[in-house]
Amino acid sequence: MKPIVRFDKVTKSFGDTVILRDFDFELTPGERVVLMGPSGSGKSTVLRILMTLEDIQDGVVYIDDEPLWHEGVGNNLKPASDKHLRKMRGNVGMVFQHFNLFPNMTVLRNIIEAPMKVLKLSRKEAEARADELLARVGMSDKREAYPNSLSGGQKQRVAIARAMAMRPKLLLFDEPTSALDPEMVGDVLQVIKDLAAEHDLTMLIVTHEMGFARDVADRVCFFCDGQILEQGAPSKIFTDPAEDRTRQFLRMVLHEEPASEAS
Ligand SMILES: Nc1ncnc2c1ncn2[C@@H]1O[C@H](COP(=O)(O)OP(=O)(O)OP(=O)(O)O)[C@@H](O)[C@H]1O
Repeated sequence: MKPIVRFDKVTKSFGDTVILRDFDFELTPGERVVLMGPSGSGKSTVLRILMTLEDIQDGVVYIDDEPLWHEGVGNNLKPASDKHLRKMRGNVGMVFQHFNLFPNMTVLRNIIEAPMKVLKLSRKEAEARADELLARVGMSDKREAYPNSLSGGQKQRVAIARAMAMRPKLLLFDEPTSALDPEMVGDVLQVIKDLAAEHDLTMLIVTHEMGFARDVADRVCFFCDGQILEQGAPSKIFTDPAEDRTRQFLRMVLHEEPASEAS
């Protein structure tokens, strides 16, 4: 199957610091991939490149075979125009660690804004789409509320509905539960798991939640220093304590022995 996302020898640096060097990575349509790795290893940078929030210095990123940061074909690529970036960004939805809702807009308005402005839906169409999504994330009764009256878990559920309202080909989650109180984490993870089960969406998720990764992912990638060290189905990657590198990685990243997590 053709990949929906492809990083082809991508290099990304901040000043003199190289975060990704000749990075190759692919997602196939409908795949749910979890990236796990130590703080500062570049996981968010991978997502931010796909969301066009960070540019790249070398290589090519493709979404659905179309260059993201370039225009043209084959070897004849030139840097993308703002128009191209705007168009490509429409393929991608992102859920951030800190929600990033518009504080001066109601929940409903947060969700309908982009579909109306970018996709040119009528208010009626956008509201119908928003109401369906609010029901799906269990937030219908907060339709007219403002974000500052919501708990962290509720904000994140609205943020997920907002990302889904654009019907993206690719949904990115950057540590969606790490800013939440522990009692909210389960609800938000359940919403993401339900969406993954219901939709044929491609998802790339950065998380430290091992149990969640095991439940939601088709593939888990252990990421360190801008490289994927190990990857595979969660059943393989989390339950093979004979695999030395997996053990080392889990110890380094999660400060846990795989056996204790698996039990
Ligand atoms: N805008 C920026 N300017 C300079 N350096 C940056 C910038 N954004 C990220 N970095 C650096 O790039 C490296 C990778 O950051 P990134 O946020 O991708 O890591 P991460 O694996 O997602 O970490 P965490 O799990 O802590 O979020 C870090 O060393 C970070 O300090």
